Amino acid sequence: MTKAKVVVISTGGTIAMRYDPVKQGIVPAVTGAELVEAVPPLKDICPIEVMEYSNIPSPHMTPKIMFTLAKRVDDILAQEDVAGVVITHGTDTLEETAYMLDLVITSNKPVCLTAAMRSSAEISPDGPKNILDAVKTAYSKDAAGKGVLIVLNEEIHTARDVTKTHSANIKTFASPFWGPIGYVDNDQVIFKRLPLGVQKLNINDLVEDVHLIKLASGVDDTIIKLLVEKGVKGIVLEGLGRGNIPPGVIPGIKLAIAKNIPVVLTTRVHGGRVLDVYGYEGGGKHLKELGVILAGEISGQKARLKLMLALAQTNDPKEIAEIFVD
Ligand SMILES: NC(=O)C[C@H](N)C(=O)O
Repeated sequence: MTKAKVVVISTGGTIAMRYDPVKQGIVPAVTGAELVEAVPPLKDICPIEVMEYSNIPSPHMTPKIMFTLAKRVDDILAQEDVAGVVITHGTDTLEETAYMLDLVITSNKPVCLTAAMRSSAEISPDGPKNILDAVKTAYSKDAAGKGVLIVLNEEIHTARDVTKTHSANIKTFASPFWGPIGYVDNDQVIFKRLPLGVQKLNINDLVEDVHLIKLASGVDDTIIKLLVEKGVKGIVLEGLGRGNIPPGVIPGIKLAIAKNIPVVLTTRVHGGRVLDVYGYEGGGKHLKELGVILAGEISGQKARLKLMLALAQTNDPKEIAEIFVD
């Protein structure tokens, strides 16, 4: 019997960039096939098929592209001879694509995202080793059913918990509070923990006009009012601590809710849930009473993607709130 293959889908990012002496900066330059060719030990793992999906820096990635990619990956995984998929991506929005894929892909087969912090022309590029580890993980039977995984710097993280924590260091991806669920050693892929409650939303579209506002001490409702005037479809607030906000934002929230624009609350803190604990003006309890939807433990950028998917299904705040229970 022929061995099942891993499909490597390249989307861009530093992993596929080189220094351009004319632009005097690092720019997209390397194809998916070149990325794989640069890692000869891949041939000892399994057959590889390369698919170049895009070659964009990840700040150019959009929710629509992520969603379309998720559907494509699901189709690929439905093929019997495919063991798993590896996606090479830029690190800047990697956690967002990973989370979108996590929510949308229905297959249980492994999907691993990987990237690099150093481009291929730098000393000690991290891309080739990361690709090797990601393919090993995607080919590992133990990786199935754990949701979308992020494989970098020999660590394996879940899409739900991972975030980029450093702008330059190769040990940039971390899952604050929870840590990695496994790692890639020389000879094997080792899982130490099981992620519970990987959420799958059976939703076939997304509503993109959803905005994220980061809050800070003393801010008012200027931005939220502008968004309401513009008629956006949803607003995510990145609040403070347990899910509290400065009181000056409240009139804007009331206005949004009065116009049936769902307002979802997250926290700028990197661990823990938002909860209706504080009863003071702008505290989580007050916000919930106003009709604000609490997003649980996910970050603002991930809640924004989830609200885009939720809005494709319903505009009812109660139903949206249920989708945010994870
Ligand atoms: N390390 C990286 O990949 C960063 C790059 N700016 C990107 O996200 O495309």
